Amino acid sequence: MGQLVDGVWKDEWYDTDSTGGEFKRDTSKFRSWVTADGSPGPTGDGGFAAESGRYHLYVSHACPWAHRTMIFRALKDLTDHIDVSVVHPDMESEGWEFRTDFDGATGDRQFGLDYLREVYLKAKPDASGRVTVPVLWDSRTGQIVSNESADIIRMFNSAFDGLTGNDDDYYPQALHDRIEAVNDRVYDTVNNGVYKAGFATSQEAYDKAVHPLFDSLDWIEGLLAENRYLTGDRITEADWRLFTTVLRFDRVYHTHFKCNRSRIVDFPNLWGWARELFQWPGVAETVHPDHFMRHYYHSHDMINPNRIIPIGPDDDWTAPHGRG
Ligand SMILES: N[C@@H](CCC(=O)N[C@@H](CS)C(=O)NCC(=O)O)C(=O)O
Repeated sequence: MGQLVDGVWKDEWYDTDSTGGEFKRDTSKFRSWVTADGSPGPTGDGGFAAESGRYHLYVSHACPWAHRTMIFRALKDLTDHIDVSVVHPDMESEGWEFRTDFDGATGDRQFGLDYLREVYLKAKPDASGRVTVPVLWDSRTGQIVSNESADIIRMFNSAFDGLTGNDDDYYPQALHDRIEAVNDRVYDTVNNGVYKAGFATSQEAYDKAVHPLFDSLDWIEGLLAENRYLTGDRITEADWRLFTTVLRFDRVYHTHFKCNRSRIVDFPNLWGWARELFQWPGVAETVHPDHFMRHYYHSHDMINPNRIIPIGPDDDWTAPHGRG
């Protein structure tokens, strides 16, 4: 675990000393957008037109943020248009690596590099900050378009529709306000909330994260008692953004990050909703528990010094979801 400082790799754990034990997530540094015609998106530079074979996605199958982009790639029929490299699940002193001695770790299929940080340095030799997945790389200009999953799934939602003919819309205009409101709460207290609880190095910081996390899961359970999906009767990006955290919850966050007031299987509506999303066409193929079990329990030796990977639980994600 480390980060780049002016282009130089520094092996260091997250700094929680200066924040009273709280984990503060770094902001993503590359924020341009692929658009249908190459016009600029909401942030960053223009010039990134949607074209088949031009963009390459770097992911970890362990990472919930990268997983969102793999789900949108599948939902939007982009698998033939955007190629993928998958890092090794172990993230140690060198950061994400392209070793291939783990089933499903592909190596760097573009350049044959050893470390993900080298991709960042190719784009920006003096880059500073954390070297995170996902990364959307433009092979035409040799730049990173974006390393922000929330933006990448919105690009995938619409920019390539002319190429694929798939105009399924997970961010419909009429629901923008509702989706943003759900996303804001879910991001802060659930997606990032599990990390804030797990990486806390003081009791106060843990308490400050873990209670809002379970308050939000109770709130979501109520929403899903009334509605099939988070924002009503159609599935949207708000559901997919929550799903990748829920998928990892009972096997990882409950134990490893001490988020153990309840499990997902204790919430009947949330657990049914989660199974429905898992069973959505194309989604199960993006789910790799071997990568996420290995990644968290092995890489975070501050939390789990003996790197023992626990046995379960082995819940049945293929059971009928009953959400019809
Ligand atoms: N805001 C980013 C966060 C991505 C992120 O934090 N990814 C984690 C893996 S789950 C990572 O690569 N961490 C490496 C590090 O922090 O050094 C996004 O949503 O794309």
